[in-house]
Amino acid sequence: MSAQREMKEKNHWKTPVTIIITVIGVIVIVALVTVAVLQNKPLLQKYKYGIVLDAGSSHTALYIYKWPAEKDNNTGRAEQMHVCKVKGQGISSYAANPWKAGESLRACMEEAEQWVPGKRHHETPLYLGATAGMRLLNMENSTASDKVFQAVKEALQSSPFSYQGARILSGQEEGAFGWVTVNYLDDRLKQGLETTGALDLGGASTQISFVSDNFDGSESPSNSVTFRLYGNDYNLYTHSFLCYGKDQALRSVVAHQTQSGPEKILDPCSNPGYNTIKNYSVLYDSPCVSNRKPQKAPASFHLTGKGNFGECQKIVRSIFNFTNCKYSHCSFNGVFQPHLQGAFGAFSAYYFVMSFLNLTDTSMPLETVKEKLTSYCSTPWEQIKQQHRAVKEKYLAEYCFSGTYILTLLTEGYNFTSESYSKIKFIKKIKGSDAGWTLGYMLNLTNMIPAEAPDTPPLPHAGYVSIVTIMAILLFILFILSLRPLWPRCSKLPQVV
Ligand SMILES: O=c1[nH]cnc2c1ncn2[C@@H]1O[C@H](COP(=O)(O)OP(=O)(O)O)[C@@H](O)[C@H]1O
Ligand SMILES: [Ca+2]
Repeated sequence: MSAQREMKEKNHWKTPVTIIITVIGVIVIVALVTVAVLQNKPLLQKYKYGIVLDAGSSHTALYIYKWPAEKDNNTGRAEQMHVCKVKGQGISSYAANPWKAGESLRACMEEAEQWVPGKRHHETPLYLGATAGMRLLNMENSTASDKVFQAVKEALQSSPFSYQGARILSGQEEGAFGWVTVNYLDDRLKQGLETTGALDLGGASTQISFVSDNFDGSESPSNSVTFRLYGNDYNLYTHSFLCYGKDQALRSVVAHQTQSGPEKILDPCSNPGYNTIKNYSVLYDSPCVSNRKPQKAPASFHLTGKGNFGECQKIVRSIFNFTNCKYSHCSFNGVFQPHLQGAFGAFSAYYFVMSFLNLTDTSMPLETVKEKLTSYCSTPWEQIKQQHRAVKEKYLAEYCFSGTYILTLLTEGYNFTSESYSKIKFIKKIKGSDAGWTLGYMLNLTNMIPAEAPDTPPLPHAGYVSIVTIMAILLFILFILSLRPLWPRCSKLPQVV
């Protein structure tokens, strides 16, 4: 009996109507899911590119950025694809032979042509921004600075990229775009998180930028930059100190020791046993010190290292002016600064110097930092050279000064305390991109950070596909259930006895 019933049931399921319904149902589900998957599949990733040349006082670097072409306005993040270091010194060093400034860029421009796909060359924006080295040259000799720019423009215009201009950035721009870069790479802007301050130490200028609750710009409008990014308003405090980059600060420190035009100095900021001859006219050839050039001086002087951190710090202190503040708070030289707030990222020379000196760990008490600097400064020059054969002598000879300068600038210039110092992170890169003003500058000029938060789809792609699939299956089941009248009647089945 039971075998007979099974046979009957099977036969009912094999009725043409049921078979057709099942086949159509399966086709509908497959079609629906296929359309959902194909229509909303993230398109094959295509990239756009942008190039920024950072013409710094000591050297020029060319940065290539790339970002997903379809989503530049909202979800995709621009990232550094390549950096090319231009051989030789910064463009301001070519004041006497401007055309060489243009020539110096050619090798990196050719390298960039290899990195950016050929069919994207013509649509890839190319910018050059010059910082404090050119600011100083422009102050000192604006004709020479114009000629350098002319040479640089010609070199850039002859490349296949879309040249968008070469100019000197203001100190505010340099500080503010460094802050944008750091917070953009950390995803703090899009998510509306508390921002990180930016500390940039260059060769000729240094920048400090941060958001502080008790700064609305009214006390010192020239230090205020406002942004509306992803629907959030930011009132940024920023200041750039010209002549307080580490190379110009070193000039000031040596100038301080040569006021009377001596033939010899015993420099506490150089290691014991270090010896060099310096030319007076070269040392004083900068608007940062030129007004202090001694009247009567020989052509050159002997500099011998003494290696004493404490004495070095005394001289470093003397290049800051801590009197005459007309605001509620100042950093130095009568410059307004609100109370420090939040975490800071310190990059460029801050990073190079502190990582060389093994001082990037800011949980180290300031007393320990001083002890380590004392020990480094007093190490004989010969020993330093032997221990670091691969490091350029020019840098090596300056690390005692640079470390002392950084500690003094941070703690006495900007008023970082033991507590706030521990909130500084010395960084070179964030998620593979160098920290610096270039990325922020490009994001701004290409309008890549929208003022308002972009609308994002409520569901990610995978969630969307799963829901469509589940809905399709449910619909099919409902449909089958709605055809119940066509089903074989259970009551009509013969009773099992
Ligand atoms: O490896 C390094 N060790 C120490 N200092 C470095 C190293 N690489 C670069 N620097 C320094 O970083 C600074 C970069 O300054 P930059 O050329 O950007 O000047 P700017 O920002 O004032 O125009 C210079 O003082 C340069 O000497
Ligand atoms: Ca710089």
